[in-house]
Amino acid sequence: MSDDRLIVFDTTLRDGEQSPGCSMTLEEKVRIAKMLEKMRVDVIEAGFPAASPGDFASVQAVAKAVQGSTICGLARAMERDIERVAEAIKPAASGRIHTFLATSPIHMRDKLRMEPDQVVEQAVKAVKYARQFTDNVEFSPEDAGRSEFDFLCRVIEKVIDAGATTINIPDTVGYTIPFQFGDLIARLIDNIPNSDKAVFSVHCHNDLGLAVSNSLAAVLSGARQVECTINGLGERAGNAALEEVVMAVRTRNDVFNCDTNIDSTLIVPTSRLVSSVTGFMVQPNKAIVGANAFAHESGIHQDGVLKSRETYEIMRAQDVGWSDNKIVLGKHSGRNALKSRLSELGIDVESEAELNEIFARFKDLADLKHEVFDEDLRVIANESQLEPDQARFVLISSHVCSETGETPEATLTLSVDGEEKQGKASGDGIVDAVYSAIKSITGSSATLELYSVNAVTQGTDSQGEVTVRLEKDGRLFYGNGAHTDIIVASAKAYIDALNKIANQVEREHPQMSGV
Ligand SMILES: CC(=O)SCCNC(=O)CCNC(=O)[C@H](O)C(C)(C)COP(=O)(O)OP(=O)(O)OC[C@H]1O[C@@H](n2cnc3c(N)ncnc32)[C@H](O)[C@@H]1OP(=O)(O)O
Ligand SMILES: CC(C)C(=O)C(=O)O
Ligand SMILES: [Mg+2]
Repeated sequence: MSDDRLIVFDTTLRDGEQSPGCSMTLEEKVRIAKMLEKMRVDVIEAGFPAASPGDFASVQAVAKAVQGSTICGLARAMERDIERVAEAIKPAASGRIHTFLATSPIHMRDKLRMEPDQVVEQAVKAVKYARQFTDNVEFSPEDAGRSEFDFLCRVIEKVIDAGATTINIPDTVGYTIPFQFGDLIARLIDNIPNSDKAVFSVHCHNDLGLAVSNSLAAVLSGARQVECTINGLGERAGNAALEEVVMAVRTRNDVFNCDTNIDSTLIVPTSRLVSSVTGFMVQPNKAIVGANAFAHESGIHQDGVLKSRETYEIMRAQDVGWSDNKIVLGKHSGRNALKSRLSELGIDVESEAELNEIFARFKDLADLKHEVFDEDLRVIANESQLEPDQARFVLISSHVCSETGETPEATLTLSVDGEEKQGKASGDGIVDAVYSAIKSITGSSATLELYSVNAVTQGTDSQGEVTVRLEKDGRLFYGNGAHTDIIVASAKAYIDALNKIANQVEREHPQMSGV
């Protein structure tokens, strides 16, 4: 393996599965493993075969199903566990036995209850035993991050002599700090006389949120395998996230001088698959795979990205498997982003004044809801084509009252030909009361033939779009209104239809004014 190749060892199916509540079935493990293979992960740690007959069967099934990656199983430093791994990985085109034994004072004394010399002896014995089954053996001195340096060097030198081909340095409890961990890896490689006979690997946990930083510091110090998981799953706070390590090394190739063989365009689909199988959803602001990782909401950023993507993006969304980056229209957005989206929607904005008018409506709506969707924009753009200054009736305010067992009441204030008028009415329901109040103010004799309401977008803050059909002297008039408050949307729709009646009446019978 050349020095500029970084081996990706994915342990989603082993350490990832150790996340409480994250157990996977055999079929699920095979599905994920096939995806990892497609993504060109070098080594897939498929499980801990000695843990249960089910986990044994899963590792074996992965070994049968996946021939393009090396399949690995984890074993304690004992013959029985090692035999189980050897048996489970037999069908693999390329298999690896990963055995481990803790080397930190606290783990040796309080957990293993072994003397350091016994630990060295058992580690060597385990590696030698594993080598009887395969020439691909990895050894991990568990809790290396809290182990004494000289003892760590001693164990590692011995297990390399015993035949370990990969030495994995785990920061099992996520205790180390990047500069320390990087320094540890550099010193191990420099001080262990036979270090050139093995690939140095790292396995970092995220207890202090440093798993990826520690892994990258180790890569800078010469580690050439990184153990990681999709979405950073793993014991407690998780492991280093594969997607972050891979993209950091690729994006900052100027710093790392090495790269992985990963097809990064499969990162997002793989992340989605792992989320759906485990039920562990990815937070929106998660690097690379979070829903907002390539989304821009603020006007200044949107303007920059629309002019030149690189102003605010250091990676291309497509390179990690998103279909594109995302301009999210919300209350921080500006005119340039709005205009660009309207044009994508085929909505022509003919003048600066029209854009300003749509923009003002857009900001009003954005203050009421988190995100303004394309459907919202269509409504806003349509509304702004009505010329409100020509409308006879304009809604100024509404007050409604609805209580269980009481008759609903509505009080509305409208501008009628520029003059403020108020009306109060009760009804069978709130909308009925609102419509009666409008009729009392406008004196309309039109009859309501149709009332329909649609949620324009998802969520409880979505706009309600109301359509009404009024009949007046045998003719039909439609009215639309949209608002996050469904009562306001209903009133606006009714008033819109009345304005259309008024326009019609004025055109055909200028001397009349009734609606
Ligand atoms: C840092 C890590 O991620 S380590 C991997 C963690 N993964 C797992 O634990 C996999 C799931 N585990 C299991 O199913 C079970 O723990 C088994 C089947 C492995 C073992 O179960 P049991 O035999 O009942 O042992 P139990 O889990 O209670 O205790 C662990 C024993 O292994 C010993 N042990 C721990 N690590 C090692 C090691 N690397 N090599 C040898 N022995 C070890 C412990 O000292 C303890 O020994 P003791 O029973 O003599 O006190
Ligand atoms: C088994 C080892 C590599 C491990 O998961 C850890 O130490 O965190
Ligand atoms: Mg671990």
